[in-house]
Amino acid sequence: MTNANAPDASAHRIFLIGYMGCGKTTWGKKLAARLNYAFVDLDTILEEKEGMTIPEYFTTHGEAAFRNLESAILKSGDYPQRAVISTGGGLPCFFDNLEWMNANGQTIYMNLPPAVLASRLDNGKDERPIIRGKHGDELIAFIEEKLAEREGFYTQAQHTINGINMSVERLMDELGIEHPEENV
Ligand SMILES: Nc1ncnc2c1ncn2[C@@H]1O[C@H](COP(=O)(O)OP(=O)(O)O)[C@@H](O)[C@H]1O
Ligand SMILES: O=C(O)C1=C[C@@H](OP(=O)(O)O)[C@@H](O)[C@H](O)C1
Ligand SMILES: [Mg+2]
Repeated sequence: MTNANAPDASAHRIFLIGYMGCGKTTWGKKLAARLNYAFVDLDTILEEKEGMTIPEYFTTHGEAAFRNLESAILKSGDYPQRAVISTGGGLPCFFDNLEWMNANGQTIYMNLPPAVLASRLDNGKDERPIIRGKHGDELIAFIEEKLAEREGFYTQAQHTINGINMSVERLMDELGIEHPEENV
């Protein structure tokens, strides 16, 4: 689904947004490879810049400092123009980050139901401090609550795509990028 102010496909930076677990990092890599674009994960830039994992950063500096830093990294623009950029799930919901992304590239929201997100996040790994210690129905309920808070931001993206049955071709179709192999 594309909203009215979507720029044309020539806008090079493609920002993937959506709740943690929706597939931004996974599909950002695949889309970048298909387009021969750079792949940028803003969380990875932050971890490399700070020399620690995101959970460690939350513990040592707190969430407020994390939100300031992730916004500064976004707006630094210190990454290639021709890039697929996977954002952290909270990025669009703080400051004017979403407006900045809409003004500096194409944005696409990957929409998935809470139960599917929970099934992908409830993996025993401690990767996301916000959901630390939450499992099963408690995790689903937490995601439902957070998604209700955040949906208003995510849906300001220029495009929204259903994250079920995801494929690079579907992402390209939504972004208005032709994939000529089908014309043969
Ligand atoms: N379409 C999909 N089907 C099944 N599992 C997926 C799909 N996309 C991503 N995943 C899995 O879900 C988890 C979260 O994916 P990830 O790309 O890290 O999401 P995000 O960056 O949005 O948090 C990973 O374990 C990944 O392998
Ligand atoms: O939703 C959030 O607030 C967060 C999502 C994470 O990124 P992913 O969406 O890639 O998991 C990461 O930025 C941090 O744990 C905060
Ligand atoms: Mg990610």
